[in-house]
Amino acid sequence: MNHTKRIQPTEYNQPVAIDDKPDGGISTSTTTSSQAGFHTNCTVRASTAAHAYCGILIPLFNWGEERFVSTEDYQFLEMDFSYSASSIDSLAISLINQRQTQGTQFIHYVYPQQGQQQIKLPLRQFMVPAWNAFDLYQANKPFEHTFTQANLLQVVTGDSKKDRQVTFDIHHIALTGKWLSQTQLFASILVVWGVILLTHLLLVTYNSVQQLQQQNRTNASLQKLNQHLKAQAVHFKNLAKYDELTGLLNRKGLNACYEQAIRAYFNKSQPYAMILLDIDHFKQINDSFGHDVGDDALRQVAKTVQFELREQDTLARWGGEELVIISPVENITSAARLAERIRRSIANAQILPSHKITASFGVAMLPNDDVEQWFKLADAALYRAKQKGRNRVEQVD
Ligand SMILES: Nc1nc2c(ncn2[C@@H]2O[C@H](COP(=O)(O)OP(=O)(O)OP(=O)(O)O)[C@@H](O)[C@H]2O)c(=O)[nH]1
Repeated sequence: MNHTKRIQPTEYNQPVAIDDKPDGGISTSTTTSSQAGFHTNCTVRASTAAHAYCGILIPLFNWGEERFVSTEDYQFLEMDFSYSASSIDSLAISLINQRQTQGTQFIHYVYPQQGQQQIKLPLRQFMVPAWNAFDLYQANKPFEHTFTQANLLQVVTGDSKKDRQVTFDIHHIALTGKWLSQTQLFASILVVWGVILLTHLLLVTYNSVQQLQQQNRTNASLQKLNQHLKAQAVHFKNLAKYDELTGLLNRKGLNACYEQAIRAYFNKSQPYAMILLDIDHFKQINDSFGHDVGDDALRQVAKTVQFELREQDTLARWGGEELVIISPVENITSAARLAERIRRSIANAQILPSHKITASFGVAMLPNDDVEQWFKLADAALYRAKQKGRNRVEQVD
């Protein structure tokens, strides 16, 4: 985007006519200004002065104001002026930094034609002329090599040695440029680009960290769920092996026990007994006292039996009111003795206050590796016990 500073005469920045009289010359200059611009009328006369000239000095800001144009803020000096001269001549257009450099002039020579014309001079092309540098050097005054800023504009006649009449009317003067210099533009683009890149990198990093954290959280919950499922699986597997009512092993839970018995029977010649136990007239208990009391009686019988067993004996609920004991024993006699002891315990236990509970028993030794046959033998003995009046132990001879 362009920006422009128009130089116009005001009450406070009236131009000044300049000529070579301070250098001993005899040239004269008059200048006037109005809204139409700056009018200068010069009579240049050769004299003993080294350089005969005259012209106009225009403040870029109000006189006395500490303000300067800079090559960073503006890029061009634009002028629209009418020129007439009695002899061909150049015009020296200078930008002067009155304060800092004590008179360093940055000059751009133009070669005008008669009549109205427009010029556009790049500020970077204004140079310190050799004579000005030499004058400043001799006067021991500092000067800038490169134009950076100025507060005065000077337009004077050029180097011609001929006497001449020169008039120029400057209708329009302006300093123009981009809001941003090229360097500033590049710097701004770089900064914006850097900020975008940094923001992008930060976003990418932030997203990656978020994703990683989310993934870790998901992994942790999956691991937890996995552990929970494994525990549940073990729990359900175990549940499948136990009877809910009594907490004893069920038929399925007995499988491992059979395997162990068969291995010990064949490997160590360890005899094993199966004792089948069936509560007598259990239906009557349910009918007389209700199913809940029946359940409770069943649990009490299980506890009574368990109490009589050793660590190596296994008690399971075979189904209904029937329990089974797998026990490593010396022989059928010791197995029958164990069954008898249990029978007596049940008969003597005060399971129900007004009803005596008894059970019948069938005992059989493991005949071979046929578990089904083992059970059939025990069941047949139990059947006999029931037949013979219940509350007794029968064994397979
Ligand atoms: N309360 C309760 N009763 C059960 C359960 N399982 C089986 N029973 C009952 O046990 C009774 C068994 O009856 P039966 O097979 O006729 O045998 P019983 O009455 O014990 O007679 P005998 O065995 O011939 O002495 C049935 O009434 C079943 O409902 C249980 O888990 N809880």
